[in-house]
Amino acid sequence: MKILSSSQIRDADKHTIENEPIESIDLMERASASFSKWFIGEFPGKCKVHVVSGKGNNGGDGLAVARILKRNGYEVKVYTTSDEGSEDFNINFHRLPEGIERKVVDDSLGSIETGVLIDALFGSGLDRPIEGRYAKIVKEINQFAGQVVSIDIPSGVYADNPVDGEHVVEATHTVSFQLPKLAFFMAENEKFVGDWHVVDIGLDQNFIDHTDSRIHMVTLEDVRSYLKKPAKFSHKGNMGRSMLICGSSGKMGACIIAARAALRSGAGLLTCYVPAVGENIIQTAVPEAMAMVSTFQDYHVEEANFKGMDAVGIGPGLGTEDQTEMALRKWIKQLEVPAVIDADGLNMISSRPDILKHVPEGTIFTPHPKEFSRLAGEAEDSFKRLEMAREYAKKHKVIIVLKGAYTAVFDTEGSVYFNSTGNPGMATGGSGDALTGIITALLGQGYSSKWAAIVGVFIHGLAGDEAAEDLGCISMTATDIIDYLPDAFRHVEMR
Ligand SMILES: NC(=O)C1=CN([C@@H]2O[C@H](COP(=O)(O)OP(=O)(O)OC[C@H]3O[C@@H](n4cnc5c(N)ncnc54)[C@H](OP(=O)(O)O)[C@@H]3O)[C@@H](O)[C@H]2O)[C@H](O)CC1
Ligand SMILES: [K+]
Repeated sequence: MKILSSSQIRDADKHTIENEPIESIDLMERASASFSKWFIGEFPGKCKVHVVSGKGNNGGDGLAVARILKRNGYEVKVYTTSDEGSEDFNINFHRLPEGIERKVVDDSLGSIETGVLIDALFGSGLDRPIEGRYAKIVKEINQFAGQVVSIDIPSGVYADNPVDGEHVVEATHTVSFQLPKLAFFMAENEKFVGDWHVVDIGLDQNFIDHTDSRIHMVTLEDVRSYLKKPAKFSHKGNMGRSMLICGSSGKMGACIIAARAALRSGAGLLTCYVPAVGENIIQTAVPEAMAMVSTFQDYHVEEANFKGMDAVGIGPGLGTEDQTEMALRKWIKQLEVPAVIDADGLNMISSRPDILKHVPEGTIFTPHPKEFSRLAGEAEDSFKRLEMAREYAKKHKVIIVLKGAYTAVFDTEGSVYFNSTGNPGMATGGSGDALTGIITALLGQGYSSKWAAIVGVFIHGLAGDEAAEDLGCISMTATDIIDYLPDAFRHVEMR
C-alpha cells in the first residue's frame, strides 16, 4: 500500500471530485460516514460524544460525524471554535439537527466528565504550531479522562513532517482517510496517534495507483503475492544451501536461534560456521544443521569457505574481537552470494568503515536505530533518520532493514517499505538473530535481496503477533517467535 504526502492526497481529492464526479460536500459526507461506521463499531454502547471542531474541513467532518452519530442514537455535543469556517464547514454547521447541544468556544471547552471526545480541530491543513486559544483547548482535550478519537490525524501532528509545537492532541485512536500517513510510522508520534486505523473514503484508486510514491506499507496481500511456494519436485538441495557465520564463547545462543529460525523458514541445507567452542553446542541444539568448525576455540579468526553456498548470514553472536574483525574483512571480500549482515557484524563495519567499499551490492544490513547511528551518524528525529537511511542505502547500494516498532526496509533505489506486523513483545533478546536466520533462508531460496528482507521482516512480525496472541507480549521469547513461524507462513499461504 502506498503512503502519499498531504499534497498528493489533496490532489487525489481534487481528482476524485472532478472525475467521479462528486461534489466536495458529498465527499466530506462519504468520509464522515466511513468514520462514523468505524466509530459505531468501536463504541457500540450509545455513549455521550463530544465533538471538537475547528473551522476547516477537518472541523466540517466533525460536524457531519456529529449529525450521523446523533441519527444513530448517540447523545452528541458539538464545540466549535467559531460559527463560520470553510464552505463545507458552513454547510455542515447549518445541517446540525435539533437535539445536538452546540457551544462556540473561545479558549475553553468547559468541564467534560464522561463519554468519548472526537478531535476535529485540525487535520491535514495544519501549517503552523498550535498556540494561544487553540493551545488551551488542546490542553483540555489531553486532560480529558475518556478516550479521544482523532479524525484523519491528531490535531498538531503534520502528516509529512516532525511535530514542531508543544501542544498536540494525544489520541487514543486515529482514524485516517483512505491511506495511512507517514507520521504514523514515527516512534516519537506514538503517544499522539494512539492506535491508528484507515477507512476507505472512495478516492480514485486509479489516480492513487499512478501517483509516484517511494514510501509503502507492506500488507499481507503484498507478501502473499511474493511468497514462493515449494515446487512439487523440490528437494533439500534446491531449497537453498545457506550458511550462518555466527557464535563465540558465551554467545552461542544467538547462533542457535538464527539456525532454528532459518530451518523453520525453509532453508534446505544449513551450515553453521562456528568457533570450536560451539561445535557440540550447535550439533546438539540444532541437529538438522551441519557444523563447519573453526580451529580457534573462542571466536572466529579464519576464512570461511562459502563454496557451494547460495546465501550467507553473518553476525549473530560473533563478538567484536580484533581477529574476528580481520576475519569479517576477508569474508566480505570473498562474498559472491547474497548476504545479510547483522549485530556484531555491523558494529565491526561501523568501527572500520573502510570495509564498506568491499560490501557487494544488494547486501542486507539489519541495524536497530542505535546500530544505524553507529553506521551513519545520529539523527535528530525519525523523519531525519528515514532520510539518512534512504541516502545510506542508495549511496552504498545496500538494503537497510531499520528495526523498530515499524521496521522499515530501504532498497538501493530510494524506496522504503514499512512493515505492518509485530508487537512490543518482540523487543527481546534474540529476536534480531531470528530475523537474520529467516532472511538468510529466504535469500537461499532465491528471493531477491529486497524481497527477502521485506518478506522476512513481515513473517518475523507475524510470528511474533501469533505468539503474542497465545502467550502475551510480556512472556514471549525469541524461541517463541521461531515456534510460531509455521503458523505465520501458513497464514500468508492461506487464500
Ligand atoms: N481526501 C481527504 O482525505 C479528505 C479530507 N477531508 C478533511 O479535510 C481535512 C483538511 O482540511 P483543511 O480545511 O484543508 O484543513 P484543516 O481543517 O486541517 O485546517 C483548516 C485551517 O486551519 C488553519 N490553521 C492551520 N494551522 C493552524 C494553527 N496551528 N492554528 C490555528 N489555525 C490553523 C488554516 O487556516 P488559516 O486561514 O488560519 O491559515 C487551515 O486552512 C482533512 O484532514 C480531512 O479531515 C475532507 O473532508 C474529505 C476528503
Ligand atoms: K483532527
